[in-house]
Formats: sequence, C-alpha cells, structure tokens
Amino acid sequence: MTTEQAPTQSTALVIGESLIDIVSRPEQTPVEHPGGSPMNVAIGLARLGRRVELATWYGSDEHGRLIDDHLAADGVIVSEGSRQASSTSTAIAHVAADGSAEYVFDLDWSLPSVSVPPNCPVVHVGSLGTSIDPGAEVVRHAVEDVRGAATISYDPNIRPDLQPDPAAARAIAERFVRLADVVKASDEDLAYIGEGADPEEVLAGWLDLGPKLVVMTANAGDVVALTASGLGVRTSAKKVEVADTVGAGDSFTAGLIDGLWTAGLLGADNRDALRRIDSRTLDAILDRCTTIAGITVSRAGANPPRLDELV
Ligand SMILES: Nc1ncnc2c1ncn2[C@@H]1O[C@H](COP(=O)(O)OP(=O)(O)O)[C@@H](O)[C@H]1O
Ligand SMILES: O=C(O)C[C@@H](O)[C@H](O)C(=O)COP(=O)(O)O
Repeated sequence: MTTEQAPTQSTALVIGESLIDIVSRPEQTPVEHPGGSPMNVAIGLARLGRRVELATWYGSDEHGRLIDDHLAADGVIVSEGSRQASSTSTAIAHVAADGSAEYVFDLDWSLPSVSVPPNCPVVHVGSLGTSIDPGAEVVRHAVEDVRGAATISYDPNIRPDLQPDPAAARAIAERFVRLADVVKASDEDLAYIGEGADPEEVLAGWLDLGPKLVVMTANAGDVVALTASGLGVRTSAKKVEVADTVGAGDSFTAGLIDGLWTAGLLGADNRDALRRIDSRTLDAILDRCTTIAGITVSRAGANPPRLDELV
C-alpha cells in the first residue's frame, strides 16, 4: 500500500517588523492601524491569493492583539517565536495635507531566529527589519542561508530619522542588495543614500552588485525598472485621488512578487530566466503593480486590494 502525500503548497516568507502605525493628521484625533513595511507586504501578498508566512517580532499586549487580528483576517501565518517582544513597536505617522507621511518610531527589533517554510520560492526582507540590530543581523544570516533555494526580494525603505548617516545607510542597504535578486526602492531612498547623485544612476549601479531586476518608484511619477540583461522599462503611476500614501510602496512590492510568481520567475533555479525577463512580461507586471498601489493610495492607511478588486 502506498501513502500519497499532498505536495506542500508554495509559501512566500516575509521577514521584518510588524508595528502599530499611529496616524496623526492636522487637527484630528490620531488613529491606530497595524503596519510595518514587511508586514504590509505579507498582507498584500495574502490578499493577492498567496500563502504567506511572516517572521516578525511583537508583544502579546493590546497592540500585539491588533496585529494578530489583522494578520489572521488575511490568513497570514505567523512564524513561531514571533510574539515574544516585551512590547509591540509603534510608528507615529504624521500625515501632511498632501497625503505624504513622516514617521517617528518606538522600536524593538530582536527576533531570535528564522526558519524557512518548505517549498518557499521567495523571501522578502527590508525596511527597519534589515537596518536595526540585533534583528537585522539575524535577517542577513537567514537570507545568506536561503538564497541557494529562493529568490530574495529587498526594499530598503530607509527612514532617515533612524539612519541619520546616509553613507552608513547606503552601506547597510548595499549588503542586502548584494544578496538580493529583486530590489524595489523609492526615489527618496535612492536620493538619500546617493547624497546628490541622480537616483536613477544609483539604481543602475545596483545592477553591478548582483540583482537581476531593480525597480524605482516615485509617488505619482514614473516607475523605472532595469534588468541585468540590459532591459529598461518605464511605466506611469495611475491617476487617482490620494487619501494617503501609507503602504503604497509595500503594496507595489507585493504586486511585483506576485507578478513574477505568476510568470514562473521565482526560485533560485529561475534566476537566469528572471535576468532575461522580456519587456512585455515586465511591462504587464509593472502596470498591475501601479494599479495595486493606486488603489492603496486611494484609501486611508496601508489597505492593499484583494484579487477581486483587480478584475
Ligand atoms: N500620489 C500618487 N498617485 C498615484 N499613485 C501613487 C501616488 N503615490 C504613490 N503611488 C503609487 O505607489 C507606488 C509607490 O510609491 P512610492 O511613494 O514611491 O513608494 P514608497 O511608499 O515606498 O515611498 C508608485 O509607483 C505609484 O504607483
Ligand atoms: O515600517 C515602517 O517603516 C513604517 C510602517 O509602519 C508603514 O506602514 C510603512 O512603512 C509604509 O511603507 P510605505 O509602503 O513605504 O509607505
């Protein structure tokens, strides 16, 4: 008699901070939303129908329960050991009249270890999770270990308040760029670490460090994507009425990972195919990413769309 085991469903692993965004607007009472760039990416992927595990670090306090409920609502699996912080981190997001946000953080990022789920074609890391020790060092080792099997996606999502030295922020970012296959950065990230250099040139320079695909987003401006095989693609952001831009880049990143997944370009075995992605496939993926991010900016907080909103 043979026992047949169902194949394990592919699972994306996201590693990074979960926190509570306390969104403060002029002359309004602050509102609390679960946030943290990597957690937003995990939610974005889950809403696009992907199985996602999140290795993160938060407490079992009231804020932690808000995060639990938020992740459970979209079926994101929380890695064991993620809920042992003494308190849940917070980010006060000051939203200006134009919808742009600036953050002030109260953070603890100390996750002790990371275990990778079976059948994991992609690992996404970034933001504070790759820049704040002691957790960032654990993330770097995890990425070094898993890159033999999985595609690595990275978003520096630099917060100058926490990384006041642009050269140091650049050195940290580039350690991860060297390990990554796909990098998404905003023009603001690139301008900050470039210290006066053209953001597009900083982006292009990153291709020499190893990634197969690098993408720059710029609020309502164009998206620029460059590949290691020499392709360059430019796409416009969608014209939408902006509620706020919280989580826009994260929803874009979720769309990017999801699009590459559908195109069969994830997993270490597909690194060369990713490098050779054609312009039609890349154009279509980026166009869908701008739709996803456009929906996110059209509503309050990091609230990315579900699949049925994209038809
Ligand atoms: N004002 C806006 N109007 C339309 N789309 C926007 C706007 N701001 C952001 N987006 C969308 O979100 C994407 C990511 O925005 P960006 O602000 O660069 O990311 P981040 O949140 O990482 O700073 C953009 O490429 C665009 O598609
Ligand atoms: O993790 C952070 O840096 C702050 C988050 O709380 C916030 O949700 C965020 O990062 C949004 O990121 P964006 O996509 O770059 O707007």
